[in-house]
Amino acid sequence: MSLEAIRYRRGSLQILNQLLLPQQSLYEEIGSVEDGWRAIRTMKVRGAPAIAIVGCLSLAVELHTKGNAEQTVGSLEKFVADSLRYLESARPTAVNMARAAQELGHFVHQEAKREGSTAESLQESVISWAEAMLDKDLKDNRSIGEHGARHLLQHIGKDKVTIITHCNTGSLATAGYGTALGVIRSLHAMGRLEKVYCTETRPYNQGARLTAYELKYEEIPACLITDSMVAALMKQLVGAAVIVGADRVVANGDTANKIGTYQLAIAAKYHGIPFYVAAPSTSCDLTLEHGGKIIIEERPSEEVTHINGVQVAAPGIDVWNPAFDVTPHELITGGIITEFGVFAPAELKAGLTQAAKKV
Ligand SMILES: CSC[C@H]1O[C@H](OP(=O)(O)O)[C@H](O)[C@@H]1O
Repeated sequence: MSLEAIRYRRGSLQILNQLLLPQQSLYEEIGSVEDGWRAIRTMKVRGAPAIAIVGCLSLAVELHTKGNAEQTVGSLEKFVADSLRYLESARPTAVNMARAAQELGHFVHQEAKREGSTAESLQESVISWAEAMLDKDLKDNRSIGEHGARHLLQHIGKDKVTIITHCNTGSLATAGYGTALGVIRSLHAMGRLEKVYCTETRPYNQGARLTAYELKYEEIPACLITDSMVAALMKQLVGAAVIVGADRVVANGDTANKIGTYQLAIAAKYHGIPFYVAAPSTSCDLTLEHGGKIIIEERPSEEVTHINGVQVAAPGIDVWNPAFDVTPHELITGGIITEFGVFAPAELKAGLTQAAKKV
């Protein structure tokens, strides 16, 4: 059984406070949109898919507990639209929350116009829409795992493959199973994984604190390295691939992901190691033509100057703390692994457009 970032039943949403891992495993109640926004902004919950799921479920819980006695269809539609816009503002780079806000907002607008729609029926529709995200994300991740494992084994040409991964893309970043970590889980289940090297991923340490925790929890063969060790490791690896997650993959395949991903891709290119991005279509944004248009979140300097509240940097030093960088599509040499299959960056837009027509 994997770790659970999100625990939900109708009327109750709990998140695992990831700021406390791995020392403490503490679930916290999310009872409102405000609670959801704050949990996302402070990164108690993080990961592109998990952000959207917790955001939408925080709305579902508030609607369920607040009830709709004083609501009209119009006032409820406005409350939902305002709440979704607010949730989007918590973290700008990952597209999942913005996509969910756009799709749920459109769904509610259509439902509100439907003959016989009432505040009660509209509320039920919103809650059910949000709840469906959990199962869909888990299903997408298992599909990503299968497509990715199959593609790697066909192209790496080794009995077992070695993976380098960055940040955390597992059950702690999604509804479960994970994206890049989902491919790793699938390879391990098939007995075809040699070892995973996970980078610590400064400054939030998603790798050291979260990915290492997930891999040890499931006894998947893993080794923790610092971000600065990657090129030296690549020099000595055979039969390896890099697989990372994504916060926003745009139309030409340029990908925003955790800071440090870009230099990982440069090192992989230099060493001839295939570089993959694993992402559900919910993390893809075909409205942006290239990565130069992606907004990169900058976070508080304390995340760099302090570790667990202890100052490690010289007091008063200036800090630059972008949470993400953009890897150009030409460095994504292995492909983009989605729930619909593995696409070369140049094939992504057409592939996802075609797949969406069949859904
Ligand atoms: C499947 S999670 C995708 C993505 O989200 C993480 O960022 P953060 O921890 O700041 O939310 C990281 O970039 C992962 O690759």
